[in-house]
Amino acid sequence: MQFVDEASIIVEAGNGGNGCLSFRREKYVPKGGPDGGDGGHGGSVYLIGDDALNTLIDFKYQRFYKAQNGQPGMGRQMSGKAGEDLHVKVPVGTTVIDEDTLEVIADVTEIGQVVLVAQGGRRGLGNIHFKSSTNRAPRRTTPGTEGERRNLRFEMKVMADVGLLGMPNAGKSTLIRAVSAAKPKVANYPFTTLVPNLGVVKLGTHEHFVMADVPGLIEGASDGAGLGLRFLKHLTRTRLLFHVVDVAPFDESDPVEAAEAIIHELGQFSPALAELPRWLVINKLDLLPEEEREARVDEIVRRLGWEGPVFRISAISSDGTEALVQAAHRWLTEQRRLENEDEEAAERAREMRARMEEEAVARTEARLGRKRKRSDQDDDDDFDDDDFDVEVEYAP
Ligand SMILES: Nc1nc2c(ncn2[C@@H]2O[C@H](COP(=O)(O)OP(=O)(O)OP(=O)(O)O)[C@@H](O)[C@H]2O)c(=O)[nH]1
Ligand SMILES: [Mg+2]
Repeated sequence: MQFVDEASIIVEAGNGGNGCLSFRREKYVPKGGPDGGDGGHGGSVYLIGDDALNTLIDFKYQRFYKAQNGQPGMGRQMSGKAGEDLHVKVPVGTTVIDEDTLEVIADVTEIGQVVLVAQGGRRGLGNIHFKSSTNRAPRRTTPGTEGERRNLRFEMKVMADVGLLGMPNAGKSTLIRAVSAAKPKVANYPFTTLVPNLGVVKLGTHEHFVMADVPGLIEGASDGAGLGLRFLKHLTRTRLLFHVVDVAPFDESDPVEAAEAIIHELGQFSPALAELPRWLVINKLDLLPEEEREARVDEIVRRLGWEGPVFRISAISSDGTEALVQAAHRWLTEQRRLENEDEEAAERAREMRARMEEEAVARTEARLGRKRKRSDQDDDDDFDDDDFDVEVEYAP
């Protein structure tokens, strides 16, 4: 399936219908008064949050959305029909940005949430309105006004609960494959994952959480156009990070140095993310002889000065992965319960999300600014990094 998380569209509201210039003409009433009716209001364009959508792909195919014009007024005091409003469905988790001012118009976070994005034009008045004691045959009418037209940019977040960090080749995609229906590409070379990997981890029939890969989060990536940058927005609801460490990298690099580089990078990339609870997930234990495993894990934990939870897994054989996702699910459930019961905890969580949101928006704006500069020089530079083919099943 194609996963598209950015799109640009044009919305145009309907014009108001013009007022009508007309006089009554009837048998035996040779000079009837004015009877030109009003136009109808133009239809407006609204967005509406829909949880059945989880990609912006539709907006790649249809980019122009117009609500109906109001009809003009008519004689015999008849008003024109109002134009119908247009409701455009967008995924819950869509941020709506005015592409010209870069102002964030709205965050669609609720199912059924309605956002006005283009106001319909006002109706014009018919000459019936302009009759007065001094002018009994007014020829004056007003035209309908134009409907609002706007260039919009959508940015969608899938809102993962758990984020995966780790060096390229650490086994993040393999882990997602092991615990969800998502089947991202796995290969024995770094940077296999160039697009967001999302997996819905199911526990029982109703319970699930969303796990997301953060591609390209490596040393130095945060100050360049790292791949992870454009993915940051999917992590604003993340409450927990798994730091996946390859216990025996094939290039014989030091797992501890690699882990430290990731931790450093995380702080550069997003200070708010860096403050999230993090679990150490030591992967590829199957590569070590059984009797060496404990000592190697202990050494990594000690040298890192790691005090948080540690999990030992082999993503490829799913050893330990069930215990890991069960623990994460229990932890997430507990966090939500705490936030429901404890106002202070809820406040802290809100603050954290707001900070992540701010960072994501700031990065987005910086990136849009860069893009704008580029496209000033080169006009058809419209479709650069917006399209992704992702082998991800995202269907809870
Ligand atoms: N032996 C062993 N190999 C594993 C394990 N997990 C992953 N691998 C292998 O490690 C390589 C990299 O795995 P990926 O899941 O693609 O790693 P990644 O972290 O997603 O890598 P990038 O997408 O490149 O950042 C593949 O060859 C996997 O088969 C494991 O538990 N044991
Ligand atoms: Mg990968």
